[in-house]
Amino acid sequence: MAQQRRTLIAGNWKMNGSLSANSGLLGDLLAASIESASEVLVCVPSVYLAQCDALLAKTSIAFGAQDVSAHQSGAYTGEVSPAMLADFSCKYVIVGHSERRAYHHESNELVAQKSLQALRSNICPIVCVGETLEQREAGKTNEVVVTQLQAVMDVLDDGALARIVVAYEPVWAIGTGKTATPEMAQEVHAVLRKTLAERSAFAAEKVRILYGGSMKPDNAKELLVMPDIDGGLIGGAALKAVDFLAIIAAA
Ligand SMILES: O=C(CO)COP(=O)(O)O
Repeated sequence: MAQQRRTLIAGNWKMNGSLSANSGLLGDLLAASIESASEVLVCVPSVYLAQCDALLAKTSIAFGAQDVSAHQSGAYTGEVSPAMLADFSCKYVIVGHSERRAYHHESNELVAQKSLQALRSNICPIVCVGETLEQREAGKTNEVVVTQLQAVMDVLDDGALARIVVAYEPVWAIGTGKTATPEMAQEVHAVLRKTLAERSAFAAEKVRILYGGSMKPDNAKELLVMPDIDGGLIGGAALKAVDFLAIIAAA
């Protein structure tokens, strides 16, 4: 990846964990005294943010959430606002993960609002984009991911845009063991970077574009050396300290 962008290795725990399992996993990660030039992040269920704040404050591991409300406060039962995440020193939040788009019918516009509100609370949104297998086979990959990114770009000014992280996660590669080849991923990452560049050369240089979808210790390196792949968003392999550490080491 390009020199000017710091690699980000992010774990997405999804709906996994418990107080005791988390303390075991985080304890194993901390015990490894990670010495990496990369930024290391775990995105946990919101109820565990306080635990992360207690265990990870002043360590080299950052933590984030997996979703956030598009509103700052009010009558939105069950939602968690960006300001609440910020209360726990949370630095990042995943928005628009394909599981939320599919199971909670999140639209591009909603994902854009979540990104905007997160930034207003100084939380960096990790904006997920990606095509389904059907869309890929119909030759629509670029169109789908550009439309998803464009919706977020439309609500942000250039300064805010430069602060986001994008994650390209082909839906057919998530949790399936099927990974995009480095060339396939690079091609989409380059399209995303070009889309950013058409709006702001500065943002295109700054924004980190992560790859997600069955990233594992044995395929991480070949993906992470591609020029427009600036890190990984890792699901299953982030739940095992040895695997997550091996991916960090490969970066
Ligand atoms: O969805 C993902 C990360 O957000 C990827 O999950 P897997 O690494 O389990 O395929």
